[in-house]
Amino acid sequence: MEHSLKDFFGFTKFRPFQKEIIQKVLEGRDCLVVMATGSGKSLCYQLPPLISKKSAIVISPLLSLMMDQVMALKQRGINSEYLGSTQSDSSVSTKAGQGNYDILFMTPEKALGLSNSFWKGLARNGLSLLAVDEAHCISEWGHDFRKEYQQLYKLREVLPNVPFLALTATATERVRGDIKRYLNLDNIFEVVSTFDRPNLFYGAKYISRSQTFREELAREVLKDCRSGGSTIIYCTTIKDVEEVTETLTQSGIDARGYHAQMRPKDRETAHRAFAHDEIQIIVATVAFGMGIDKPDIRRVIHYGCPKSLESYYQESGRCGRDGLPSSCWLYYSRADFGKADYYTAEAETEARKKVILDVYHAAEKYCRSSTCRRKYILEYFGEIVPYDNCGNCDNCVMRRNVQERDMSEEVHLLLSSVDLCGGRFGIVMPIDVLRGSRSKKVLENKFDELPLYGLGSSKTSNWWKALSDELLEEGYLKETRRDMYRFVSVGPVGKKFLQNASSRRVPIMIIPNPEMRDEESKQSGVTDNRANSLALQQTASARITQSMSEQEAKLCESLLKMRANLAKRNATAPYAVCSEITLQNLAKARPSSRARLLNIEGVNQWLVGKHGDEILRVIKEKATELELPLDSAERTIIESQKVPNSVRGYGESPSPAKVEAWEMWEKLQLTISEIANLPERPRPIKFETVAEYILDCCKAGYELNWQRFYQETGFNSSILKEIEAGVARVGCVDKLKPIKEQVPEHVSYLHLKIFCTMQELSLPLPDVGNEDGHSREEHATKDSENGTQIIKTSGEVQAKTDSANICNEEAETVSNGNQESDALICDDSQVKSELPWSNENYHLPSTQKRAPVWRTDSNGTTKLVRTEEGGTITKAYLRKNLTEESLMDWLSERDGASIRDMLVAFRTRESSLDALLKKLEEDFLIYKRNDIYRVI
Ligand SMILES: Nc1ncnc2c1ncn2[C@@H]1O[C@H](COP(=O)(O)OP(=O)(O)OP(=O)(O)O)[C@@H](O)[C@H]1O
Repeated sequence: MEHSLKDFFGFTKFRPFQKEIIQKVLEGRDCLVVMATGSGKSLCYQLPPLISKKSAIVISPLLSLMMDQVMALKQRGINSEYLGSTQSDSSVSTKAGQGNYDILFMTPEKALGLSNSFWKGLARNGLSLLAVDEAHCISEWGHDFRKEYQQLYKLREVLPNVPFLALTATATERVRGDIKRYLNLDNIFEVVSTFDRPNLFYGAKYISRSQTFREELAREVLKDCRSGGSTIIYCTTIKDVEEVTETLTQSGIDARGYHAQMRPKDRETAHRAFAHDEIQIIVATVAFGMGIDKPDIRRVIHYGCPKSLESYYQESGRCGRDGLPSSCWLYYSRADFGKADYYTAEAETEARKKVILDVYHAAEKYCRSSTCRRKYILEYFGEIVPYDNCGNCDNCVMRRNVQERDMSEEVHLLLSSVDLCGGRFGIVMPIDVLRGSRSKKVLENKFDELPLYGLGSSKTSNWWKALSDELLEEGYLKETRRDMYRFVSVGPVGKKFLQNASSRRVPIMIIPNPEMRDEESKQSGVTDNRANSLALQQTASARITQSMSEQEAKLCESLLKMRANLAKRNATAPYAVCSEITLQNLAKARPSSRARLLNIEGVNQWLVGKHGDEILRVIKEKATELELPLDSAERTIIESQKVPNSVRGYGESPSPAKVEAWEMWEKLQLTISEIANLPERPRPIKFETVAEYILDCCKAGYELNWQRFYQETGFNSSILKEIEAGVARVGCVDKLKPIKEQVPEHVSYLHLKIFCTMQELSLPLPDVGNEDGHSREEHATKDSENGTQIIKTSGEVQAKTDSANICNEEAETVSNGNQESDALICDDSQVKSELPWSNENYHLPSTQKRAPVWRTDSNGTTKLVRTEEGGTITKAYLRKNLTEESLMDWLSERDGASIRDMLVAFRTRESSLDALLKKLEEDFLIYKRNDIYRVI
C-alpha cells in the first residue's frame, strides 16, 4: 500500500484512517467515512483500484467537480474518466463498460440511467468499489439534499458483491443513519473523525453593506493579489455578485463573477480561468459550492451570512485543502438575519422547516459569537472541545484585548424599556425610546413621557440591538412570533434581574460581541483592529512560509512559475501538476538527482518521469544563482496538515537533534546558551535555534518548565503585553513578520514564537509575574575568570555549579538509573582513544537515539556525560569495512542512520561514503529523508 501511495501520489505516509479504510475496502467491507474537508477522503477510493487493478466507480454530485478530479488524476498517470452530458469523447462509455478505467466518475442521475447490462458487464470485469461522494446529499436532514441520491440502493441490487464506500465531510448522527439506511450498507466499517481544520483561521465581522465597504474590500483584495494565492468571495445573491465583481474590476482586479443565471459556457470559462490560475479571484453564489476542487485556495470570504452553518463549513472548507495556512472571513450585516421566511418558503413539511430554521439560526449565532469560533463549529457538529482558546480565530486572537465588562446598567435600561413598552413591539421600539426618538409611533404611544426616555442616547441603535441579541441568548429577553411579526418581552431571567435590581444591582459581565465593538469604535473614532481585518487574509498567504528562508522563498517563486508553464503546456491546472507544498519541499531540499527528487514528499514516479529533468534544471540554475547549496542538509518537510484527531499540541515526533536539545535542557539542566555553545560542537549553533528545538519538543508533548524557559529567553509579562498589542494590530498570528513590525525592537522572533506556541497549545498563560524575565544575555553571563555561571532569579544572584559539576551530577543520575551504561564518565584520553578519526569535526558523534554528550570542564578535560541509551560507547565505534553489501546489511538492521552514524560505524572517509550512498540511491536501494538514510 505504501508503495502505491508513493508511486502514484508521491506521499510516504497515510493520513489518519486512510490506510484502515483502504484495507477494509480491499477486504470487501462497506465503509462510511465522515472526515473533514481536505483530510484526504478521496485517496480512500483512489488507491484501492490501483492496488487491486479493478475499476472503481465514483458517484459525485457535480460534473464540474468530476472534471477537476479527472484532470488531476490524469496528471498523476491514473487512467480516469467521467460519464456525463459534457463528455465529448463517445468512446468513453464503451471503454468504461469494458472496465478500461481505473476510476470512473458519474452523477447519480447518470448512474441510475445506465442499463443493467452495462453494470453487469462492468462487474464481470471486476469492480473494486463503488464510492458515493458527498453522501450527505442522501438525507433530508443534510444541507444539500438530492432526491436521486436516495435511489442509489438500486445499484446494490445489480452489484451485490461490490463494497460501497460512502464519504462526506459533514454528517450528523441522523444523516449518518440515513446514509446507512438508504444505501443498505452492511457490516459497515465506520469512521467519524474530527471536523477540525487546524490550518484555517476563522473570523467574522459585522458590516454595513455599502459601496464604501465594497471599496474597502477591493483595496484589501488588491493587496492580497500581490501576495499571491486564490480567493473565493461567496455572495448570497446574484445582485451582490454583480456589485462586488464590478467594484473589484473597477479597482483594476481581474475578478470574475459566477452565478446560476450566467450562460453555462460563461460559467465554465470562469471556473476554468480560476482553476488554471488565470484569475486569482472569483465572486460567486453558492452555485460555485461543491464544484471546485482547487487545493490551494488561500482565502474564502463570505459577503453575507450563509443559510446554514453546514453550508458555511463546507464553503469555507474549500480553503486551504492542501493544509497550508489559509483564512475564512465572514462579513455579515443585520439584514442577513431577516431571511428566515425566504429560506423556509420551499419547505414541504413542518419538520423540514424546523431543520432549515435551526441550521440558519446556528449560522446567525456563529456570526455574533464572541467566543472561540472553532470551538463553536466543532461543538455544533457534536465534538467535545476541551479548550476555550484555539488561538487561530479572530475572537481568540482578540480575547486578551477585549475585556468583559459590567453592563448591568445598560441591561437594566433595556429590560425596563422593553417592560414598559408592554411586550407589544419588536426590539426597535424600546430602543427608540431609550435613544429619545421623536418617531410618530413613540409620540403616539406617549413613550416620550417615560422616565427612561432618552437615557440610552449615548449608544447607537445597532449597539442596543447587539446587546439585545446577547440578552435573548441568555433568557433575559424573550421573542415570540405572531404571523410575520416578532414581539419582544422580558424573559424569566430578566424578570428576576429586575426584581433584584431595586435592592441591589448584580453585575452582569459581558464580552462585547463583534457588532458592539464595531459600533463603539465607530463612535469613538478609533478603528477596531478588526475593521482592518481584511488585511489578515494576507497574513494567511502561505507562499512564503515561516520555515523558508528568503532565498528559498525566491526559489519557490521560480518553481511556481515553472509549474504554471508546465500546466499551460499540458493544458491543465497548475495544482494538478503538483501541489504548492511539494514545491516548498523542493525549494528547501533542492534535490540534485532524479533519485533524490523522488524522495521528496509529494513527488511521484509520474512527475519524475514527465517533468523531472525540467524541475531539476530549474532548481540547479536558480539555486546556483541564489547561492543555495543543492541537496540541503537542513531539509524540513512541510507538514501538509496537522493530524486530525490528535490531541492538541501533540504533533509529529521531533527529530533526534531536537530531543537531544530538550534532554540537555530539561534533564541535564544545561542552559540554552550552554547547549548552543557546547565546546565540542564544530561551530556554536544559535541560541534561538536551541530554544526553538525545545519549543518543538514541547509542541510534540514533551514537558517543559515554562517558568525557567521564560527566564532564559527573557519572555516576561511586559513583552507578552507588547506582543498582544502587536497581534491585535495585525489581527492574527499566521505570519510573524507583520507582527514583528508592530512590536518594539527588543521583542524578538523567538518571543513571538513562544507566544504562538502558547496559543497553539491552548495553554493558559502562566503567570509571568512582574517584569522579572531576564534577557538571555543576562543568563548567558559567564564569569570567564572562575568558570562560574551566574543565574539571577528575582533580583537575587545565585551561583550555580560549574559545568564540571553538572557532568558529575548527571553521571550519578544516569548510572543509578541505568546499570548497563558502562561508559558514563571517562576522561579525555579514554574518549580520544575510542574516536575513529582525527577529524575534529566529528568530535561529537551523533546516533539516532540519544547522542553522547561531551562536556569540557574548567580544566579543559573533555568528559562523556551520557552515552547511547542502553548501549555502550565501544559498541558505537565498532569498525567495519565499507562495501555496498556491508553497508546495505548494516542499514537493514536499523531504522535509518545518518551520515555521522555511518562514519562512526565504518570509519571511512566522507567522500567514499557519499559516493557509495549516491550509487545506492540511484539504484533505488536506499532513500534519504531528513538526513536519515533507510533501505527502500
Ligand atoms: N497521505 C497523504 N499525504 C499527504 N497529502 C495527502 C495525503 N492524502 C491526501 N493528501 C492531500 O490532501 C489534500 C486534500 O485531499 P482530498 O481532496 O482527498 O480531501 P477530501 O477529504 O476529499 O476533501 P473534500 O471534502 O474537500 O473533498 C489533497 O491535496 C491531497 O493530495
